[in-house]
Amino acid sequence: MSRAARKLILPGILVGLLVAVVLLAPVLPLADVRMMDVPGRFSGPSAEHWLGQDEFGRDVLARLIWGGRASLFIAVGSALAAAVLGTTLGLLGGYFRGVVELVTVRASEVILCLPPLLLALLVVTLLGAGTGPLILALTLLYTPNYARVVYAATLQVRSLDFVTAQRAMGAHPLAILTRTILPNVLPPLLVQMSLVVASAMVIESGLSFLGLGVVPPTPSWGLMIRAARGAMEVAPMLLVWPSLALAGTILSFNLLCDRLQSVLDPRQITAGGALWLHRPARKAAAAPQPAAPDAPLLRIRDLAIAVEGPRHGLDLVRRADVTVLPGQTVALVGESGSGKTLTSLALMGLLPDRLAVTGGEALYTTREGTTVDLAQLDDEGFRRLRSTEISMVFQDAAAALNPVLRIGDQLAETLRVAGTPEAGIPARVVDLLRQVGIPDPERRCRAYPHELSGGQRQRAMIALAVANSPRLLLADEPTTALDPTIQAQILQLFLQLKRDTPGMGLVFVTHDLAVVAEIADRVVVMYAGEVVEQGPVAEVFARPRHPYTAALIASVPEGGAERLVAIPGSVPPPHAMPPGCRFAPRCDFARPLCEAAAPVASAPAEGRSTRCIRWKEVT
Ligand SMILES: Nc1ncnc2c1ncn2[C@@H]1O[C@H](COP(=O)(O)OP(=O)(O)OP(=O)(O)O)[C@@H](O)[C@H]1O
Repeated sequence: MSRAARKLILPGILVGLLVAVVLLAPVLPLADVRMMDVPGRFSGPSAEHWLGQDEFGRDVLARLIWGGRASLFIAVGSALAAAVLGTTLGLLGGYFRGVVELVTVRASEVILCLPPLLLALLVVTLLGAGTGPLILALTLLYTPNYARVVYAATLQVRSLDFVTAQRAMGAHPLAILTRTILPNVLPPLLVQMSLVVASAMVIESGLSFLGLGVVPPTPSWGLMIRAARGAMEVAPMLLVWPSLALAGTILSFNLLCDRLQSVLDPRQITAGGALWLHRPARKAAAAPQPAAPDAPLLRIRDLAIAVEGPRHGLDLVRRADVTVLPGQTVALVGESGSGKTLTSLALMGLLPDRLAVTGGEALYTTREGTTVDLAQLDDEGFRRLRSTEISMVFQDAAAALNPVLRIGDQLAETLRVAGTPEAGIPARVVDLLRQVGIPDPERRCRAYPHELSGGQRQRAMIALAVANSPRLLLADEPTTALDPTIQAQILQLFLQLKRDTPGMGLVFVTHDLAVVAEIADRVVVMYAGEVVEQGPVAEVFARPRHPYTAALIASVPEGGAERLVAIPGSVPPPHAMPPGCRFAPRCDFARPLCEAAAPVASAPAEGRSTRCIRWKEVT
């Protein structure tokens, strides 16, 4: 069972039990809810009446179960009816706007002008008390809530590229609404649903309490609370049972909707869920050890990253070995999907939800000369290292910078994290912007990210990353989103930073071999989640020892397009990795032996390694 499905077990069982009990009320061996037993009034629990008897001597358990039937039917019924109506109005209004918006969302919003309880009272007074009018009143009451939530979500989604792409493909508006927009607005809809069920139960109880909801002698939790209030001093438990049932039901529904929301959203924005099914914490961090005097800045051995949970076999990265010395630049290269980004995110403790380091070690030597294993570190440990010891430049600066904060404020915030004295912050902000080549830094520090050009935004991102003088800088394709001239400038900036901070190690993720040649001392070639070759850049480029590296080099257009040789096939997806050498299906050198077992690393020369059994034949 997938992890997502397991998250639904607990709330599913709770709500399922609840629904089963109230649905099965007619066949359960319960006492008659109307049968009075005056001598037994206010009796406590007994073998015959498990939860005791009420003010008329009626069985409390039977009334609780039958009362739940009424309360649930009204709350869930009205929440569903309002969801269907409100979602339709919100989708139509948000997608078509104009007049449609006026007659759907705006018209329904009139209801919001009236106090909820008063509106419910009005409908119930006009139509008379009872279950039907109550459901109608609650449906009317909650429809605008759904309409507004769905309308806002639709407005947001309709302007996104994938909806425009659907339009461009000629999809019918109805198809776009139901197949493209509706699944995207489902998560907020489910949140709304859990709130409405809870609120509807409370209003139903309130109206029944006032005598305007469920008509006695039919039991409902609201009626039970109302009756028990008068006898609170004699039999306080009569008040406790319906209140507990009400609170427990609302909590169960909230939990179910919360979990459904995270399960239905493939991006798992709320992965981890709530309460006790939260993602297990990382292993306890080992205490930092004193580092050997010649210890590298970072030594990754056999690092493995996998999807968490029962599908543990799904390795995304395995057998990753990388060493970074102080002042060294190591380039991670490989095709898209080879695991470069995940490896660098693991070093920052920023792996996406559901992914975890499942093996190996990543020993980092701190400024104080201690060794910390990043593969074992807990969140608090990472928090202490980030920014001051290890920092990261992301590929898309536009997405990584906070759009509503000025660049200067974002830098100041980062400096504060490292305890920079407040008085020194403004000058340091200007210095940093100057250092990364932003012209007129005194003025530009007041700019918002959208007021900067793409190149300037990337410079600001780099300023943020180096603000607290990290000793290890990770740069994940920092030039990919930029045009070639700006790319060259940003590379120059990295070279300049290296010159200015001699001890800083740099891990540079890229798939551009020309960039590797320009910036890196060592290159680590990754393929399908594995490090297949590594060594000093000049040596590897002059004499690759893995067919994949050789193919990558041959695929670089150099001096004319006729020299470009595409690598046939594509990187296998994680669930369909070949059993032996992962590159074998695309490799000209492959032999049956290659497909039998994953090749171990060989060392063709000092400081070099390759995972190819035929490396001697690769030129
Ligand atoms: N959140 C995730 N959940 C499941 N699989 C993921 C997730 N993120 C990445 N992967 C998978 O892990 C593998 C490695 O991805 P990664 O992003 O590290 O590759 P990459 O080499 O950085 O590629 P690119 O150059 O395109 O960024 C890919 O097969 C990808 O599909």
